[in-house]
Amino acid sequence: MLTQNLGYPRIGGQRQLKKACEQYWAGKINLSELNDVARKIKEENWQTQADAGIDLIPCNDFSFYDQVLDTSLVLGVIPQRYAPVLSLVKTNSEIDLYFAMARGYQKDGLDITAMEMTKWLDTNYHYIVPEFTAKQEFRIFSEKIFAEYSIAKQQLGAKAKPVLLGPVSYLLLGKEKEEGFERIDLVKNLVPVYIEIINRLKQQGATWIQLDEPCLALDLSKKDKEAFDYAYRAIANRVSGIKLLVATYFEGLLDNTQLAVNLPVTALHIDLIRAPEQLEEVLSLIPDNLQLSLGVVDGRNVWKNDYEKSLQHISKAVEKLGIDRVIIAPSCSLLHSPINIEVETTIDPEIKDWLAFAEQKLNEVAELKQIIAGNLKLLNANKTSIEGRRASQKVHKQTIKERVAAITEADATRSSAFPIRQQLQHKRFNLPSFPTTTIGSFPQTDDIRQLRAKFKKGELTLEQYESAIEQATVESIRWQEEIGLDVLVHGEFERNDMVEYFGEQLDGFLFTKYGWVQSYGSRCVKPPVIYGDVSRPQNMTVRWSTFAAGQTDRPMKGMLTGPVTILQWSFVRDDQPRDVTTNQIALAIHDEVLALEAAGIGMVQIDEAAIREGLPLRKAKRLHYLDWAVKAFRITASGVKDETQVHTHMCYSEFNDIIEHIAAMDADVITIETSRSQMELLHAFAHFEYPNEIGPGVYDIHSPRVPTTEEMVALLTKAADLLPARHLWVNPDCGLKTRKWPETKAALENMVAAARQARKQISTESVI
Ligand SMILES: CN1c2c(nc(N)[nH]c2=O)NC[C@@H]1CNc1ccc(C(=O)N[C@@H](CCC(=O)N[C@@H](CCC(=O)N[C@@H](CCC(=O)O)C(=O)O)C(=O)O)C(=O)O)cc1
Ligand SMILES: N[C@@H](CCS)C(=O)O
Ligand SMILES: [Zn+2]
Repeated sequence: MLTQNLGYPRIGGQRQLKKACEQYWAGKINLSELNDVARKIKEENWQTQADAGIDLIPCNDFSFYDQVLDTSLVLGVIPQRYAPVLSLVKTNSEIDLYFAMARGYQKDGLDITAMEMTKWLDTNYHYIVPEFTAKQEFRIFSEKIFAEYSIAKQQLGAKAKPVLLGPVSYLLLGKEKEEGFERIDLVKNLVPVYIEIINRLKQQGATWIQLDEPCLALDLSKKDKEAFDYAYRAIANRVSGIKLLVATYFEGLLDNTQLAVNLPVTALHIDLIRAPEQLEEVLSLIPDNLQLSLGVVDGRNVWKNDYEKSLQHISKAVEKLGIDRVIIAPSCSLLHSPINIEVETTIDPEIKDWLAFAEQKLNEVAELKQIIAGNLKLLNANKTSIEGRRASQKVHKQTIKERVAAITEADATRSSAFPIRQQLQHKRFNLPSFPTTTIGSFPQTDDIRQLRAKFKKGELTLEQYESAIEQATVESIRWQEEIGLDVLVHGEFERNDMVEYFGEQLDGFLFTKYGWVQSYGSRCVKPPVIYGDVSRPQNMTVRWSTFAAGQTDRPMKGMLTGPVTILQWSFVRDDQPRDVTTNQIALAIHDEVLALEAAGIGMVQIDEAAIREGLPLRKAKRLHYLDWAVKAFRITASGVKDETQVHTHMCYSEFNDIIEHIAAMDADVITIETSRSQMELLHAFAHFEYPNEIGPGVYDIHSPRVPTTEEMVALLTKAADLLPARHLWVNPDCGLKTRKWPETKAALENMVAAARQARKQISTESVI
């Protein structure tokens, strides 16, 4: 029996990669210094995995920005617009081209946009979307995978296993950039390059190669299935003497089982955390020669593995296949896991004993193998922890369970229908048409972050910290008034993150000091851990919202994160259904909304940025999710007066297939990301005749580029062609925390000017 790992966190225990990349981008270190940091991280990661006793250790799972972008570079899928970058940046050409594709290139007289970024399946990790043209050519461009294997081999010998995104998922996760072709048809041109890569790795000495095919666990068209079959048969015909492992994760194979088990490869990896039920069918259909890798240790969550449960799966597989055809592994790459629980010294020891981060997960894989070999002591120690968590008083709070069980439909319904509320709200706030606002956060500058770091280290008192945050808040309010925004925000300067901030204040959550996980590029998040029943011991945002509201006569939005987003961006309990945990959070946020209202706040925004991301990967499971997710939002917003205006905000919003559910949330105002799609997303709202007010983002906040007033007027005109103009708000796509002040100020000044022009040019009388 072998053990393997599919991928390891690459940011480094102290986020060295983030810091080095940002220094390289700022011109503070050179390429050789950047490469030194990268090499150290890789070598340490390999050593950790070897020390844990893992038999097949991934390499090429390291990436300076994103593994999908790495794949585009290996395959030479470089959009034409980057050609000038290559000719300009002679010295560090490949890495600078790579970063230009990820982040855009605005220097040397060039203004080249970045490639699109989107969520990696249902995770909070973002990948760079490959762009394909009808005549797309593929050729080996980057040598990274070969270089990385070569170093890994020196350190690990035969254990080094190169990892690459497989050809079919690579195509399916990309986008056609022109009309008249389907990207899946490119498979015939693409496969020869994969064959070349595999054969080169074999010549270098590789014995195993892992090809990630997460799309094999999704709903597939007939053509997609044929592409899988074609690709792997073509590869098998031209490649021999090397073992190929196809890795699936995040869902079960379901209707693709027959296809998957019959691919001509050496081994198939399946995720038994997300889809334990698939083992039965896979074992019943598996052909005689296929090895099976069992993903039994959860790569997406932080709980200690329940060995008894895992051993049931392993024993079943061993019984059918024999011990030599079974591999034990985490369910997916450990990229989504924090690195090491041992460095957390302030977590309650009872709860710490229930947790396993990446390093501990490797040990779990190795220990499962030892238990199979007869070391039953390890099993008993594990049983004690698992039992301890199951019965702990820290997890279960009867009053919270009862409150959730008593939720009725009335608890999820506003008192009056939207038209009545709208009238009362218009009277109360008396805003102009095309009211302007922002989404909540203003730049989290180094100064603000250092302030918080000093406060956390005890170098500043609470008074000193709060007084500095107050000053930043007041300055931003004065400035919002000066430029003429209609509805103000407090700026979120007091928040480290829109989820962690609430996790720190809610009971049933714990937060870590170093539990960073990559979100995109150099940006990381520190998801809190929900370990028990959730409640709100005291007000969370009232202090800052009332302070801010007291500084101005204009409406000030209260700013909360919604229950689904808090759930999605936390590590969640695996001992109860997600909807139960979400309802507990919803009740806590509901209480906060009422507290804000009682404190005189007339508008409350409840961000549900992650509601689309939470959508199950398989269509058959979506309706159930949407039902409880929408209801949870409605619980937070219900119980307030008709005159209180509830906003929600969503980014990453492909709404076409879920628009009726978005409407069912019944927020008085929704702000969404639309600018990059040139208002394309609004068609779903128009088609559905979305009844409530809406603020389609008029500028992209992911880039420092300052949009012109004219551009934004043009977008508003487009929006008014699709939706009643009297329902439209004017705002950016999302919060401005990642931006710097100069571009933020310039962009918002232009945005206010655009709204003023729209008021003159666009009639609000028309009924669409
Ligand atoms: C909207 N997005 C979010 C997602 N998930 C979340 N949980 N939160 C989100 O906002 N998913 C989708 C998107 C992803 N987008 C982003 C955008 C920006 C970031 C980001 O900026 N991350 C920061 C870390 C933010 C944070 O927690 N800051 C803390 C700690 C700051 C810190 O690093 N301190 C230093 C010391 C200070 C110093 O010297 O500068 C330290 O500890 O060493 C804070 O502000 O207190 C990042 O830097 O990556 C993430 C996702
Ligand atoms: N209120 C948050 C939403 C981000 S999705 C912000 O402005 O950053
Ligand atoms: Zn957003």
